[in-house]
Amino acid sequence: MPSLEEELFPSTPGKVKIERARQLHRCFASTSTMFLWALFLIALTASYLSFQSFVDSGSRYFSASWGGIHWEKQVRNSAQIHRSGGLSVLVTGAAGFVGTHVSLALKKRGDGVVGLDNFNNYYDPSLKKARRALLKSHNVFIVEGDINDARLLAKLFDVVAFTHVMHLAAQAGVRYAMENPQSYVHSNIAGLVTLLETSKSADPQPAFVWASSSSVYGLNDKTPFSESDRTDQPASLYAATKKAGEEITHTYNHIYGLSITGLRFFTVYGPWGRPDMAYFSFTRNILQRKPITVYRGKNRVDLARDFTYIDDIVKGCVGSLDTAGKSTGSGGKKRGPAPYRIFNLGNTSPVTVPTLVSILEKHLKMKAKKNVVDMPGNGDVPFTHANISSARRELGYKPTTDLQTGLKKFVRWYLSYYGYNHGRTVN
Ligand SMILES: O=C(O)[C@H]1O[C@H](OP(=O)(O)OP(=O)(O)OC[C@H]2O[C@@H](n3ccc(=O)[nH]c3=O)[C@H](O)[C@@H]2O)[C@H](O)[C@@H](O)[C@@H]1O
Repeated sequence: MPSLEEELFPSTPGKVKIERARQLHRCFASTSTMFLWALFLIALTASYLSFQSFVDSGSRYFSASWGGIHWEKQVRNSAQIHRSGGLSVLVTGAAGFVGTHVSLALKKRGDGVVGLDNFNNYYDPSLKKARRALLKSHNVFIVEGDINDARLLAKLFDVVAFTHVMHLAAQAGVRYAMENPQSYVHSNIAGLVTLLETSKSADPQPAFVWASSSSVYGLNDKTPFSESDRTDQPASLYAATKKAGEEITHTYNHIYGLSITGLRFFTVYGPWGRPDMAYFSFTRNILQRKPITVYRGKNRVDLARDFTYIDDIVKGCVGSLDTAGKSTGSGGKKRGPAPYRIFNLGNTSPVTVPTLVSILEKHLKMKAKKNVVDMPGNGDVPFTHANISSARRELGYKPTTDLQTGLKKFVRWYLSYYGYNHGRTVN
């Protein structure tokens, strides 16, 4: 064995050469080993990350465990009809704002209702879980799953011969579409198609009623908005996906004989509402003494919405289910023409956003800290206003709650739900 001295200072030039070569070789060998290790680590990290994202997307979309005897029993019980001539309805988005209210209304009158919801975290899932608990106390079971899960949908139709689908699951929100465009494609396009595929293959085919949006009117400036007005100028990707939904459902009506009713909701508000919407977030911020941002249109014109109270919307949804003609197809084949309908469900009296704020201030007995800013180019439209004569004629739809009354009910619910009424009482 060479001594340490020999290793550091070899005694002959030949030895120097060999030793250099050895050192070079060692150095090269250790570099390539390091390189291989680095490669190995990179590959390991990459596969871990892609596995994580697979797990994440899987859990986001298909997290739920479903199936089994107990599960089927819960589905069947929930679907039981308790009145003669009652409906059996699959309500998608049942833990959502409109879905919860519609499910309750149907159940209360004796229809069979099975809910479906993926409990995603677009907004606080604990609110969705509280809605689920409310439905559970009325014997409505919500299946946890995604409308993109074709196997789950097929299983549900296997277990229950649904007469109707009330499709309310969606990626909602106009401005969020700039942050997460893919979620709109995933829910409002891909999910819709999956659900339509299942519905068209079901035997019997259900009648299909679903939530479109007032946002499909986009840049249309003819008021009030009628169903026959232009809807080819969407101002947001959200609106574009809802408009696409109207076209997609049309093809399923045309090719497979599915009975279709699309409902254009106009800024729905009320108890158990959506925290991402202005009336809700304004209430939260006013109570917490935080500023609110009020958008203003071109030339300092106030923005306005045809705010529609949830109970009125529920009546429109139930009326749509009751009047939906039958689907005509079977075995995936059309056997005759089926109805294709589209209705505005609005309130017919637009209110400006500053007026909305002052009503909230009155009910909360607190002043808002307002930041008024020009409307950013984020998909918003300056105003909405529904012509509801079609819905009135064909569904018996007649909104009865004005914004004052509706917001009072909302504020009362908000304070009781969140439990911090700051010592204030509501009129
Ligand atoms: O009816 C519809 O079609 C749509 O109604 C709402 O969309 P939007 O009318 O924009 O409702 P909000 O987000 O509550 O906004 C209401 C008004 O408040 C304004 N706003 C919103 C947020 C904010 O911080 N400040 C503010 O001034 C908006 O510009 C808008 O004029 C829903 O969020 C959509 O899911 C639904 O499809």
